[in-house]
Amino acid sequence: MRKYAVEIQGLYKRFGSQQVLDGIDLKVPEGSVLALLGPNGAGKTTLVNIMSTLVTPDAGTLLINGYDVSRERQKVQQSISLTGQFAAVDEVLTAEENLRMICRLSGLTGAEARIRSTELLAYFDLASARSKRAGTFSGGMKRRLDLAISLVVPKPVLFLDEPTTGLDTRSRRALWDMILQLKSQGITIVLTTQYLEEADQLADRIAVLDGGHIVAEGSPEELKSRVGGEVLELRNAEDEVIHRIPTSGSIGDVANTLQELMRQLPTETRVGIHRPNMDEVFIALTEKKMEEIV
Ligand SMILES: Nc1ncnc2c1ncn2[C@@H]1O[C@H](COP(=O)(O)OP(=O)(O)OP(=O)(O)O)[C@@H](O)[C@H]1O
Repeated sequence: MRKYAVEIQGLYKRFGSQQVLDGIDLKVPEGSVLALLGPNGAGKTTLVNIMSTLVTPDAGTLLINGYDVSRERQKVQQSISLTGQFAAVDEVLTAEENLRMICRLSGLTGAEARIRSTELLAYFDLASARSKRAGTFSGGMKRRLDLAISLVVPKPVLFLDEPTTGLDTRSRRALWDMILQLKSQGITIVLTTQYLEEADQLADRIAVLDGGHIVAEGSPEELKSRVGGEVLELRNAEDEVIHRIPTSGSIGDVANTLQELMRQLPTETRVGIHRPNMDEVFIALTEKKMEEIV
């Protein structure tokens, strides 16, 4: 059995004088979710476009589902689905017409197309809107239809470029559930996102792209522990942080630390445990890179 759905080695891409990708190495295990994070313009979309054969790299080896992107392009294309930043739905057609059209273009017969469209409309909670024109849909409905379209014929690897940008919290969470369901079916998912919480919630591994390099890669917990562990945070009555003390978080450690502090601090001092969040991880990792560059 193959271990990685995506294997990238020594990938370079330049646009004009700008070296957008400057030696990328990346592996994505089969059946996992990888989130690509990075500041605006870091090259996330370029990397997804290269993986999905839309853009040709200047150098590097890319295997998708075991196929070489430069030598087995068609095999790669048969292995992937892509949902880009801009919904690919035809707004003049209804939800069902959109799906049936893509089903037919994918080689399904009329009867198969009808069955598959009905399945996907139900799966993506669009059955009641099947006869409405996509142009009248909310952003969340359009995104769900877009995702349904990209899954007409299930493929082992799914690329999602900013799948929830512009969605409200409820629609975003609904889409997260769907992405996790696809993962549970064994689909490998590579997504880019501007939302750090999204990466934290969905991704098995996160790769942070900055200055053309992957500056960090690991599970959300690994990345958080790289920017520091848990701290006991003590605040005064004005809610200002007065102490930050590293802790293991165990009841014994917390009790010992508090016993010492209780002799010195007013009883109204408030205490909480703070864990690094993805925002802090992102800022620390991308700032470090900036410092190295300067
Ligand atoms: N076809 C192109 N021609 C010239 N420059 C390009 C092209 N595509 C991307 N770029 C440049 O490459 C850089 C990376 O762009 P890309 O869209 O990959 O970044 P991104 O990380 O996805 O950004 P964002 O978070 O803003 O979507 C940008 O500076 C962009 O202007």
